[in-house]
Amino acid sequence: MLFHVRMTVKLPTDMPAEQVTRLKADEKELAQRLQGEGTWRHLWRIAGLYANVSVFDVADAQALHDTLMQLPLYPCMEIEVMALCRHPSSIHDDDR
Ligand SMILES: O=C(O)CC1=CCC(=O)O1
Repeated sequence: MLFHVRMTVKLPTDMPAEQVTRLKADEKELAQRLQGEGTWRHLWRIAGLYANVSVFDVADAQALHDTLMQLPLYPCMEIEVMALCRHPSSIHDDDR
């Protein structure tokens, strides 16, 4: 099941620089592992914002929730989710 997820990162301004660096490195490591596994299908920066648009491929809403809750930056994110389903005019067989 595919989900469109928009994540906006809002780091506290008083967070120590070393903690920010660590969180971003941990986030990158997990994001790249999930991309390699096919769970995090797309990851795009929204130009001009500390935010991304992503597509996740997971079993169901519970699996998406569990995945998002694992993200190191989760406590510093605003997250919006849209469930996706196949468009009848899509030519992509993996759009499901
Ligand atoms: O920078 C972001 O948009 C937050 C993020 C998601 C995956 C990652 O590595 O950073």
